[in-house]
This record gives sequence, C-alpha cells and structure tokens, in this order.
Amino acid sequence: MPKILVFGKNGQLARCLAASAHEFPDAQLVFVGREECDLEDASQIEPVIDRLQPDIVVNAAAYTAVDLAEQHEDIAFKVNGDAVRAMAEALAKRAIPLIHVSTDYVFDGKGTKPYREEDKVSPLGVYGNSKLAGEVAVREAHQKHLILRTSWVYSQFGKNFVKTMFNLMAQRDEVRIVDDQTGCPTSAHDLAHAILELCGAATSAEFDKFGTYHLTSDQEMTWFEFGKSIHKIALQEWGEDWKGKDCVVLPIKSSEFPTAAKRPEYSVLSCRLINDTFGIKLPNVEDSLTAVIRGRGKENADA
Ligand SMILES: NC(=O)C1=CN([C@@H]2O[C@H](COP(=O)(O)OP(=O)(O)OC[C@H]3O[C@@H](n4cnc5c(N)ncnc54)[C@H](OP(=O)(O)O)[C@@H]3O)[C@@H](O)[C@H]2O)C=CC1
Ligand SMILES: Cc1cn([C@H]2C[C@H](O)[C@@H](COP(=O)(O)OP(=O)(O)O[C@H]3O[C@@H](C)C(=O)[C@@H](O)[C@H]3O)O2)c(=O)[nH]c1=O
Ligand SMILES: [Mg+2]
Repeated sequence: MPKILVFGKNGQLARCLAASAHEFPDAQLVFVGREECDLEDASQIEPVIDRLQPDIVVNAAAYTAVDLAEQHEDIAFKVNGDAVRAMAEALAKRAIPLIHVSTDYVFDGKGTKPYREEDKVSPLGVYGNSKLAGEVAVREAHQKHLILRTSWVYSQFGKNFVKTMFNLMAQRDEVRIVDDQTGCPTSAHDLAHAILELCGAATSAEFDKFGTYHLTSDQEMTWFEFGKSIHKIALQEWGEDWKGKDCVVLPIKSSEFPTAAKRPEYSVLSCRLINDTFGIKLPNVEDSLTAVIRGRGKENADA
C-alpha cells in the first residue's frame, strides 16, 4: 500500500486529493500544511520526508497568486522554485518518486495550436517564471519525476475563477470578462483522481514513464465563454431563486481589464501524450462544473 506524502493541505488540489482518497483504499495519504512545513524555508523539507518515510510525494503546494507575485517575486521563487529544488534533491537521494504540478503560464500564449510538452517555454510574468524555475529544478535534480502541467484549475475549495464568478454574479447586474484569452478549465477533482492513479503506477518497481505531461480538460474556451458556462450551469442547478440568475455576462478585451500580471492569449495544452501513455483523459467541463456546483451546495452559492 503506497504511502503518499502530499505537500499542501488547504489548497484546491490538496483538498480534492483528500476528497478522492476513499476511491483508492490501497493508498495512505498524509498531508503536510504550512504550519508543519513552511516552504519559504526549504530547510524544513528534508526532515519532514525523513519523519514520514513516504513511497511517493505529490507537491500540491505553490504560490499561486498570479498578480500578487509581481510584487512578491522573492516569495514566489522561494516557494515555487527553491522549495521544489530542495524537495527534488531530498527525494533523489532516497529514490522516492515526485509528482509535481506546473502550469500553462510557462508559455507565452503566442501559439495558435495546443502546446506540446517539448514546445518552447517563455513565461510572461513572475508566477510563470517561478513555476518554470520549479520545473527546471525537478528535471535537474531527480530523474524519478512526473511534472504535470495543468491549467485554469477550479473546485468548490479555495480561491478560483468559478468561485469568484459565483460571488460577482450574486452581487452585480453584469460581469465583464475577457474574451481574448483562451485555455482549458480543469477541475481539481479530476486532476486529483488522475494523480492518485499515477501514484499507483509510479510506485511500481518497473515504472519507466517518468517525465513531463500535460493534463487538462480537452475543451478550449475563453474566460468569457467559461463565465457563460458557469452562469448557465449554476442556473440549471440552483434554479430561479439563485441570486445570480439575472446577472448579464459580457465579453471584453484584456485591455479593458488591466491586471498586474500579463496572461497568455492562448495557453491550450495538448494532452495527447498522457492519453497515449497512461490512457488518462479528463471528463468534459460541463459534467465537472456541474459536480463542483453540486458539491458547493445552494446554501453556499453566494458565500
Ligand atoms: N489554481 C490554478 O488555476 C492552477 C494551479 N496550478 C498548479 O497546481 C498546483 C495546485 O494549485 P491549487 O491547489 O490551485 O493552489 P492553491 O492556491 O489552492 O493552494 C496552494 C497551496 O500551497 C500552500 N502554500 C503556499 N505557500 C506555502 C508555503 N510558504 N508553505 C507551505 N505551503 C504553502 C497553500 O497553503 P495555505 O492554504 O496555508 O495558504 C495552499 O494550500 C500548484 O502547483 C499550482 O501552481 C496549475 C495551473 C492552474
Ligand atoms: C474576476 C475577473 C477576471 N477577469 C479576467 C482576469 C484574467 O485575465 C482572467 C482570469 O482571472 P483569474 O485571476 O481568476 O485567473 P488567474 O489567476 O490568471 O488563473 C491562473 O491561475 C494560475 C495559478 C494558473 O496556473 C493558471 O492556469 C490560471 O488558472 O479573467 C475578467 O475579465 N473579469 C473579472 O471579473
Ligand atoms: Mg488568481
């Protein structure tokens, strides 16, 4: 029975890993949060690994505040770069595999067809650059790694675009959303499920498929289109007395929604490799979004 150490406890992915654990009764999951291991201090990592003696590690912790990262470059690089290097080095010494999660924001978004794993990276902002530093560190320090690049992650937990939209739609007559940035929304639940499957595979002695893989839903859309789906499905699920029901969702250009960090225009990731290698394919956005909206419950619709 593999013992899985997860760095991260309260974040979206960590909470979805906890929620999916019962589907993998052979796995034992242990979560380490900030109180037990502050990733701004990389020296705290190795003792945690030695104390817990895992068979595999999933790094679900990261500095994910894309705009704030522009002001807090030092913290972003500590958590997303230095801590990841320390984790990979400590695990390499002990031959313990690492599943690390990265982002579509390592690409500049100037492409026009889905990015493949080997395509040129060129992040636009501090968050993307710090996540790239983490990827580079993992590849340099530890052969037994899976780097999973995902995108536009949402769930009923933590902070994400879907929850932001529930709040705005309940409070406002209209929400204006950028219609010139295209990507693939990915449910943290679907991601967690796939990661737990991969934990089983990657802890077998003969596993030889380490490397970098893209893992998102396969439906590309703009943030505006995603916002429209969120409104439509929330209305279906929560009905006519949902506070957000009359909110109008309007498309705008990125230039009309200034942000500290620049986002990629097109960051669709091709997931062909993970599908060909492991047979992994994530469910469609409508089903996953419906599950999240049901998981959230109407009583929390506006909270
Ligand atoms: N969210 C998204 O849209 C996307 C995320 N990703 C990647 O997926 C992974 C999971 O993201 P997600 O679950 O959404 O992230 P969240 O922001 O929901 O969670 C991040 C977790 O990291 C923890 N953390 C942050 N700083 C520290 C620190 N100094 N020490 C210890 N723990 C820390 C947070 O702890 P605390 O709760 O205490 O703050 C939190 O639990 C990350 O690697 C992210 O880069 C990739 C693409 C899209
Ligand atoms: C709230 C809001 C945002 N937007 C725009 C801003 C931005 O361009 C886009 C998405 O906004 P957010 O700030 O929620 O998303 P953002 O923080 O950029 O999400 C990213 O997070 C990191 C962690 C990742 O790794 C990425 O894959 C991606 O999911 O929507 C609007 O147009 N209208 C709005 O009312
Ligand atoms: Mg954000």
